[in-house]
Amino acid sequence: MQSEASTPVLRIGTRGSPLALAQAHETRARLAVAHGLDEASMEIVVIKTSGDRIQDRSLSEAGGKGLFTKELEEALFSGAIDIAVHSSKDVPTFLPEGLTLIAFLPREDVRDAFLSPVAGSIRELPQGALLGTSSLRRRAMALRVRPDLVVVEFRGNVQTRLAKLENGVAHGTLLALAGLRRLGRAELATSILDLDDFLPAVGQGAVAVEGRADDVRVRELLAAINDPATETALVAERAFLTRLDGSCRTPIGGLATLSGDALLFRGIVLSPDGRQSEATRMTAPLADAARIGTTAADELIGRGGKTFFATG
Ligand SMILES: NCc1[nH]cc(CCC(=O)O)c1CC(=O)O
Repeated sequence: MQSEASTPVLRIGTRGSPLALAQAHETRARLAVAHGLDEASMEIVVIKTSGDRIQDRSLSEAGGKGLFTKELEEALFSGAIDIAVHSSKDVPTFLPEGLTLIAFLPREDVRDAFLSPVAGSIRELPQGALLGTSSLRRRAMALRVRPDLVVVEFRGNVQTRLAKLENGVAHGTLLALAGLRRLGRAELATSILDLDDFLPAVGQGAVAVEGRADDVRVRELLAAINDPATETALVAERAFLTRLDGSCRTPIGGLATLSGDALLFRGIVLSPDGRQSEATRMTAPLADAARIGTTAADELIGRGGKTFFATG
């Protein structure tokens, strides 16, 4: 496969979707600039994951998180790749022993976008309109403001979902603005959802690079492109998700933002039908990133959010 005579400086593993490829290319471009490397010295290795293969049922039914990372992690262990580039949102809270997140790219816009050929916003959709989404969080948040909407399953990558919308499978859909931006399709957003009533998924908009914990050479290479602000926000958000022990069947939103040397954390858990929710908002010094996520989760659990975690 490799035509160059020399071995690559770095093998970059990624899924094959256009969004995943855009993120892998962005990682490579940033590394090239940071280290004065030729991009051709870093090979992009495309790996198909279970999440890409399963198209016939929702991912939460198929086992949820880890489906987009497992095969990439196997390739990290075998040495077939040196780093795996992921959407942070798709990275489970617990990584296999020996692997770790070694860098985060600067975060894109964290908000969700509403896309529709018939309405300017969720509130303007006709009574009983079809909303396409497979995300339990988006479903619950949309039903909270519009309980009359009928949610239809919208699996597949961003392009597939855009095609479904175009073919009239639903009257509207919700996608991460970050993904549209990275694909150069941000103009497709009909409107952008307000953070106050539509909190993103933990990690949304951030690209995470996973590597082997003991690979000092690669960790040093990646340190040059790490964005500390994004890393701090992700520490808080992932601590929140870990404490909630959120299975992929629980609608959860969480967002940490930095302002000066303070961290603002917002979190929400909802019942699947959006009728009940518990939300919190708190600030802490940057150094307390992990603690603020855990504290926010404990507060939601204490306030009865626990009833939302019942399985089934
Ligand atoms: N689960 C799919 C997924 N993973 C990351 C993104 C968007 C990019 C991001 O959040 O960084 C998407 C698509 C979407 O939710 O619209």
